[in-house]
Amino acid sequence: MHEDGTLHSIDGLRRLEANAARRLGDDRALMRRAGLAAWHAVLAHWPDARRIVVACGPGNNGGDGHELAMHALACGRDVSVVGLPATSPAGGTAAEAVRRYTEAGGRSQVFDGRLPHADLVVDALFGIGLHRAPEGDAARLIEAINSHGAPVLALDVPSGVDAGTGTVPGIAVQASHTLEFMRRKAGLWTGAALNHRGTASLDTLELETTDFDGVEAVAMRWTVDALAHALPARRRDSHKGQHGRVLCIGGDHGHGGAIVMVAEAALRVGAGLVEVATRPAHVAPLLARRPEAMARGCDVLGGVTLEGSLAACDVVAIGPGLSQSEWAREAVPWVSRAGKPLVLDADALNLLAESAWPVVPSDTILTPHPGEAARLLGVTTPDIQRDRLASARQLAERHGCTVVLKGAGTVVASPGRRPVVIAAGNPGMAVGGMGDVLTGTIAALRAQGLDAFEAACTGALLHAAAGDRAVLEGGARGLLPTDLSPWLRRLANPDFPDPR
Ligand SMILES: NC(=O)C1=CN([C@@H]2O[C@H](COP(=O)(O)OP(=O)(O)OC[C@H]3O[C@@H](n4cnc5c(N)ncnc54)[C@H](OP(=O)(O)O)[C@@H]3O)[C@@H](O)[C@H]2O)[C@@H](O)CC1
Ligand SMILES: [K+]
Repeated sequence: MHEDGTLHSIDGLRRLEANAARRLGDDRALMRRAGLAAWHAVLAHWPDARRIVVACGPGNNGGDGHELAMHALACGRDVSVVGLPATSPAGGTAAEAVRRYTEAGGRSQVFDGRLPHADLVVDALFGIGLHRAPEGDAARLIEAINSHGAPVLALDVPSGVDAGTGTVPGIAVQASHTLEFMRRKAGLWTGAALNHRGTASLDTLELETTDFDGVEAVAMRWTVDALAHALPARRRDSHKGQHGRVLCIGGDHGHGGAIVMVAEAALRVGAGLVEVATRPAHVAPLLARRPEAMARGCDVLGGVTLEGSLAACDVVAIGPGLSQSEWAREAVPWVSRAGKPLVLDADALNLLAESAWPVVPSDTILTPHPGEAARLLGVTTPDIQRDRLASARQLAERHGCTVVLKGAGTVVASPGRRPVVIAAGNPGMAVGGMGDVLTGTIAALRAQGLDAFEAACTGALLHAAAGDRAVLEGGARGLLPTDLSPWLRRLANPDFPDPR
């Protein structure tokens, strides 16, 4: 079976392992495949590595390391296996791999505080079996791997990362590349794990469909390729009214730019009409920058002015630069009563957290960053980050709607839908205003007919992928949210010939 975009929990992977071992009638077969796949990864990425250090732990991840070491030895490489002191000898399947390596003439040594010189370090310390923060010798060995200077290939999981949740409870290996086995692990695609994983690839170890009996994926992983199928086609005879009308509400005194970025992104992602309700002082600068937007200056966010705009629009994007002042609060009952699909961001979420909004309809999209998510759930930001997938799911259940939990490895969750993790984006996007662009992007897709969950997933992916393209033009530092505009347009038209 080929890669299928699924992400799995540790429990699911254990079940998968057991099913496959039962079918193969041999506990050792998968580990042998893992070792061979790892050796092929070395040949693909570092074909000239002559001296290879393999740091092996006491469990089956260490078994994978010994299998790899055996192949490297057979191909004439200079191999050193380095193990942890004071751990009991490997048992079961791993013991068999240790035996094979030793019988092939392989050398092993106990870690004494230093690692031998090498062109490549392989991290086979801990995989999905990590169950506490590494301490003592394990922590020192990880430190030595990280300061070694050679590239690091992590087998299955960078040691020290919790592959189920993506948290890093202590020190963890800083991998150049991680080779995952069987199926992708949910925890390697979101949160702190992204600091440790490096690039990543998967070897499925030739699993078969029957191995998945009773195994449910916990999430789907969306990469930029998904954009080719996610965006709606346009009819040749369509007109602007068929591409949706977005009403953007926000931009209180001192925050006028936020709502401009929402409007600009909505236009660049193809909304037919974009209207902005903001403070009167912000109308002229907005129109000077973006004459395509329709801007309405409101000293009162309610009454006839807002009622007309609300009646005409297909989607309301509210929150960026909104503040929590009386001006902002005034909008809430009007917007709620209008019954339009909503995208709530920034201060609209803060108002939701303090129950200023009534219950939001199920087709609402919330786009919190971890701090806003923490306020909505009444917990701390580290609580949210400890298990981002679970936090997004919990928030979606709590409010009965779609949630886009922003941050490294954005997670989209909705009741009754399998969550999606966005495998795109970069640290250059951690800058004020980037979330406003996301709000406009999602609102435009919603206005063009995607349902709430599809608009949220596609919008988050489009936004992250645009950030990845924009960063290639000048690096992560100094990337501005408006730099995404040309790329949003470009990626929102996947059928348009790529100029590169
Ligand atoms: N089974 C199969 O068919 C296949 C398995 N595969 C491979 O096996 C991996 C899973 O193997 P696994 O279950 O043996 O767990 P693993 O990650 O080696 O770690 C457990 C060991 O580490 C120890 N330990 C844990 N935390 C620690 C800490 N903080 N500090 C210190 N020690 C710590 C723990 O010791 P304990 O504390 O329990 O005494 C135990 O000895 C998987 O990721 C993949 O690479 C593939 O080959 C495919 C086929
Ligand atoms: K590892």
